[in-house]
Amino acid sequence: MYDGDIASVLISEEQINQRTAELAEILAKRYPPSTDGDPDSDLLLIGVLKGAMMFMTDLARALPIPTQMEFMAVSSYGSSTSSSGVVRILKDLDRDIADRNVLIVEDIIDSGLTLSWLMRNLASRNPRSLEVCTLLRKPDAVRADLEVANVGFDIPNEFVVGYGLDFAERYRDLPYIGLLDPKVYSS
Ligand SMILES: O=P(O)(O)OC[C@H]1O[C@H](OP(=O)(O)OP(=O)(O)O)[C@H](O)[C@@H]1O
Ligand code: HPA
Ligand SMILES: [Mg+2]
Repeated sequence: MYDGDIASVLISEEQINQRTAELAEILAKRYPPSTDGDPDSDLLLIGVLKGAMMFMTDLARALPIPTQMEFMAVSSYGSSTSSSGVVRILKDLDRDIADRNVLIVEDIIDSGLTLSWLMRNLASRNPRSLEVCTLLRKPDAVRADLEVANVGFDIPNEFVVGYGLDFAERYRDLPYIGLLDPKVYSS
């Protein structure tokens, strides 16, 4: 599949599964299930489409606590390997998040533009708490000084694909994170 487009595997399927289980354990301690029987007390996972779809579904299944799921679709990359700097909402939430414990689930924080925009946007809707869990983080995000409590892997500043992450909508279906051969985007 995609013969020759992937220069190397950066994070294998096994490594993703193992780290997801570790993150789920940490998150279950951070968000103990409530005993009040109110569904609105469940942790609300907000997956950022499309990139976070794989991580969101695997994380939700690994979490030993009840969660609810919502999705937002935003886009800033299109068919480029750098952010356009303009975050567009393609699909908004279907529900109110006021007074909910919200966990944004992201596939990657690269420049940090998407997440800082999203944090501001969601914070204005008055959740009880708002935190982030991202599978991947690149060095620029560290410099952007975003407070991210839960990070799967810190990775080098190279364009990666697979496990939800795309280049021009391809490669999302790979089960691992791979480095995209620069010949694919420079030709
Ligand atoms: O930190 P940043 O530099 O803002 O980059 C991170 C964002 O970029 C990607 O989304 P993209 O715009 O490619 O949309 P997609 O998830 O539909 O592929 C990725 O899924 C993150 O949401
Ligand atoms: O390295 C990346 N790969 C795919 N999508 C992305 N969106 C931000 N950074 C990346
Ligand atoms: Mg993309």
